[in-house]
Amino acid sequence: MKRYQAVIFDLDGVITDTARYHYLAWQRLADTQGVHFDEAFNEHLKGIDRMGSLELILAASPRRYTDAEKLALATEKNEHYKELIATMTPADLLPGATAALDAARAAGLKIGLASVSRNAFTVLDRLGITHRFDYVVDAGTIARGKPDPEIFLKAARELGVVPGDCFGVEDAVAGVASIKAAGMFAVGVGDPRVLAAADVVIPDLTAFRIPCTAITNKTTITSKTKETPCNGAASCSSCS
Ligand SMILES: O=P(O)(O)OC[C@H]1O[C@@H](O)[C@H](O)[C@@H](O)[C@@H]1O
Ligand SMILES: [Mg+2]
Repeated sequence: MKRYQAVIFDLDGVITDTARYHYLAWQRLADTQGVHFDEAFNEHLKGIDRMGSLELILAASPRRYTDAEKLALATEKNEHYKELIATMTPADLLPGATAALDAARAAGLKIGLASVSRNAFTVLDRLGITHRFDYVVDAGTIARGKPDPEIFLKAARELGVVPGDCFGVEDAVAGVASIKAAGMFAVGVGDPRVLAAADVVIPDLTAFRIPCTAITNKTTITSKTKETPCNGAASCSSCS
């Protein structure tokens, strides 16, 4: 039975709901550019880095933008976003977040953070949980955003744990793809229909368990035995 040695969390949408602030900031920018923007559009931006998100929004405009104009718009959005997150406090931790970090620590796991947000350090600080992580990836050092595996691989490397002994926790489709491409076990947080590529999906961190691969079900059909690993199932007594 495999026991994982490290857990690597995403931040936005897993530990805190900054998606709302990203939405408000992109909404204002889209309005200034005459681009229709709504919650459904915002869903596609989850887990996508700042410039990637901007490209998706501007693709809906008939105008063409120079690189300098794009940079100015991204900066404008970020300034607004920074104003919004400046009001955050530890009360903005999502339900179950503190308990999940406690459980990982109690189980002796290394704890990493892999967020493509260049504001991740500020958000962790506002939430008062920076000290709970053994390693936080600096998004500014990442060449390729999610769904590329680079950010999760970097977190694993810096934690000193091989990817196969890590599991990642993500709310975005791009994030789950990044975890799987890194060769890790993926815990999705959200809707199982949306996060179908995850190994296990929980509605939020109140249902967080450290997965193991204990065999919870063994069926023998003719001479073939099929074993089902628990993958963090709520019924597994070997998971913590
Ligand atoms: O603009 P920032 O703070 O660098 O964030 C980049 C991205 O960070 C991700 O965590 C969010 O899900 C995206 O919505 C966001 O665009
Ligand atoms: Mg996220």
